This record gives sequence, C-alpha cells and structure tokens, in this order.
Amino acid sequence: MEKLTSKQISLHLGNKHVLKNVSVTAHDGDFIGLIGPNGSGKSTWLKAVSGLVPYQNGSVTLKGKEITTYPTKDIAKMIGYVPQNTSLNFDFLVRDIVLMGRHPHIPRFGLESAIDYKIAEQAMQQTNIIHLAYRYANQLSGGQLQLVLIAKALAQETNILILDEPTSALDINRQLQVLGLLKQLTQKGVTIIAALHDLNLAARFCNQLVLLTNGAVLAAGTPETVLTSDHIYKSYDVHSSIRYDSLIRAYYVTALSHKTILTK
Ligand SMILES: Nc1ncnc2c1ncn2[C@@H]1O[C@H](COP(=O)(O)OP(=O)(O)OP(=O)(O)O)[C@@H](O)[C@H]1O
Repeated sequence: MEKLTSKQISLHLGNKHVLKNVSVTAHDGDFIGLIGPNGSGKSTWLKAVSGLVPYQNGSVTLKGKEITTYPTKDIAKMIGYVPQNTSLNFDFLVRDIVLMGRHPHIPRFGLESAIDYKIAEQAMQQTNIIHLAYRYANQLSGGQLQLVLIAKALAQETNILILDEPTSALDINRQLQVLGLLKQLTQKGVTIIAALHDLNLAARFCNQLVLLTNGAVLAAGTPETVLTSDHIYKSYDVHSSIRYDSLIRAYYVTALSHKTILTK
C-alpha cells in the first residue's frame, strides 16, 4: 500500500533552489536508500517529507492525505525522524531520551506508564545500548549517541522511520546490526527511508534507491538499475566499477580514482 508520497516537490532555501520536482513513493515494507553527493538535497528532502520544513510546490501525502493537514502530534505517531549528527548539551539520562520517543502516545498532562518504560527498554535492547541506560547522553561517544537517537525513534513505534545517515558514526559491526534491524522492521510492514553515504550498504539493505543530484532525482529504482557506472559518474564525478557479490547477494561499488584510470 502507498504510504508516503512526495509528488514533484520543489523547495527554495534563501535564494537556492534546493529541491527540484522530487517525486518518490514509499510503500509498506519499502527500505528506500537516499543517496547522492554532499549538498544534493538529501537532508532537506527527508525533512520535507517528515513535515519539518515547508516546500513551495508539489505535495507530500501521508496515507493519502496532504501532510500539512495533520497536527504535529499525529505526524509523530506515524513518522519517526532521526536527524543527522545531533549533539546534546543537556544532561539527560539515555533512558529518559529514549522515553521521549513515547511522548506522542502519552495524553496531554499524562505521565509515562509501565508500558512506555517497557517499550523504551526494548528499544534500548534492540540497539544494544541497555548498558548505557543510566549514563548521561552528553557524555557519550558520537556512535553511542547515534544509537540512542535510533532507539528513541524505535520507541516511538511508528510505521515510517526516516533516518538521516543513521550509520555515519557507527563501526562496521554496529552498521550491520542497525541496518539489519531496520530491514527486519520492513518485514513487519514498516517503511524505512534513510539517507546513506555508503553505496554498498545501501545496495545491500535497501530494495529501492533514489539518487539525488543537484536537488533532482537522477535515478530511482532497484539497486541494480540505480547503481550503474554512468549514474555514479554523472552524480559523483567519479569512475567506478560495479559487480555483483554473490556472498552478500548485492551489488558492490568500487570507486576508482582518476589516477587508477590513468595508470590502467
Ligand atoms: N538554511 C539554508 N539556507 C540556504 N541553503 C541551504 C540551507 N540549508 C541547506 N542549504 C543548502 O541546500 C543544499 C542541500 O543541503 P542538504 O543538507 O539537503 O544536502 P545533503 O544532500 O543532505 O548533504 P550532505 O550529504 O552533505 O549531508 C546544500 O547546497 C546546502 O548548502
């Protein structure tokens, strides 16, 4: 079923045309990887489809209804958003930050229930940060904090998760754990949309890729159709070799430096 649709959206920030007619449709159980060079508009598009920044043209529909018509709390019950590179200046305990993910589900002036605490604990277990529960979040490493924010979004129990470079600060083991966990959620019908710089992880875990370049969609579809040398050259200005790795059953991109090309 169609869940979240960005139809021809355009967005200016200052006098910069950041998004140009971006159309993407996310269905139940999709794992959409948003790829593209620095400054191509990935974060801006993720914020636009999460209802966090207004767009000037086009439409974003959530379950068939324009996103701007939903109250913020209703959006928070449907979309969990994990921002890029967050730093925290407040001395909150990890457990309390994860518990904040429950806020959209708690009645106004109400308190967290035992179920909310249980769900927060499960989210910390799923992300392997339960041992950090009583640490202050502003004393964590970058990767640990990234896992805390993912746990908070999981505790929100939404049917759509939008994550901006969720594995950028994680070691290779935790990258696989987090992406594997997100993939598992898609099997329950959750829709995942994630900006990813690592093309190989994107190819391995996502069923759909959207390649943004200069604010526009250069290619969209399965990893096989999007990850071609031609698209990668047009988007990243880098020569590449792409092959299928039967061990991980995914396409694998090797970026070749200009020097490599010249000495061939
Ligand atoms: N507030 C702003 N005012 C003007 N331009 C902005 C603003 N925020 C972002 N931009 C510009 O919009 C473009 C897209 O930025 P965005 O952060 O969406 O890119 P990105 O693809 O997520 O990049 P990265 O991979 O580096 O995170 C960039 O050129 C950026 O400089």
